[in-house]
Amino acid sequence: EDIIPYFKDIYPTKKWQMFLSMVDEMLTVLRRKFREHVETFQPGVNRDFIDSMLIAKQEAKDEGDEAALEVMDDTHLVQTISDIFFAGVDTTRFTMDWFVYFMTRFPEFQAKCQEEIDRVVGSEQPSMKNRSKLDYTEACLFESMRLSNVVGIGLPHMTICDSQVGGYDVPKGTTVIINHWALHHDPKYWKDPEEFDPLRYLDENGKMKPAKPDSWLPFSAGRRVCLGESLAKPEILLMCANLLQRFEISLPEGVKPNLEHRLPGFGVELPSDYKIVVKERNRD
Ligand code: HEM
Repeated sequence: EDIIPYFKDIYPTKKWQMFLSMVDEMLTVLRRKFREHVETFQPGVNRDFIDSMLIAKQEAKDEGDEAALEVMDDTHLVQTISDIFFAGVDTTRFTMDWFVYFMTRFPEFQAKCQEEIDRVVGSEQPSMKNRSKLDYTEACLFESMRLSNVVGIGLPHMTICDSQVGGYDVPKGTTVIINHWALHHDPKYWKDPEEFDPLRYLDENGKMKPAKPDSWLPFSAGRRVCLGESLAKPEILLMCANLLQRFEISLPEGVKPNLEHRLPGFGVELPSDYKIVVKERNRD
């Protein structure tokens, strides 16, 4: 079915059948959760994201907004939960996984983040008001995202007209995919691309440069850019700051960092399994 896609409808392979049954299993769980919310929904009480959608649907009903109601049937709403859940959860988790990996592998960068977090945040819980002053920690997060490639190969898109990219003709109807991994490791754009260097994102005063490098593209770009980018960046930064404020993370004594990565599929790259030692920091 990879080579002749319509074959999957005539002679579905075992692999394709397994994929369909996994998708079905996952949607069954989401449909059940959705039903539970509908049955226990109380107007005026917003427990979570599903309730927010039910409230929006109720508002559309009250306002007689037929166009909105048309795209808010149960199938659409369950699919929206699935989109947010699957696009937002693993990407965030994997990014944290990589950040911990790099902070463990490079204790000197971890110490600099902790010095910044202690100075900016003190003993309070890191919050959005600290964000613009956590430049070094954010630069370390950006560099983790560049080198980690949680989405190494982007989602397929189709050209809607005849186009040209880098001097190549791309006819209308062609499937195009961004190679994020290649962009993030290209020596044309990054000096010593394999080096972990947060200074790439900082100006001479240690502030985040106003524009990110064009070839830093973990969230993709254009009309189908990641919908969660503006949520994920501050959210993950605050999670990283919380973690490093409270804990020192290191490799067990005598253990060298494992430089091998795992490729579990879908273009995702993850660190190989590794053990870490987590010690509560003494912040007196
Ligand atoms: C570090 C975290 C994340 C990374 C690296 C990431 C990356 C991406 C990438 C590369 C795409 C594909 C864009 C394209 O089609 O060209 C995408 C799409 C998307 N992401 Fe994220 N994402 C992250 C977090 C999130 C979060 C937290 C949410 C939601 C709360 C989210 C929601 C979405 C949605 C809905 C799409 C599809 C957008 C569309 O097709 O119009 N993502 N993301």
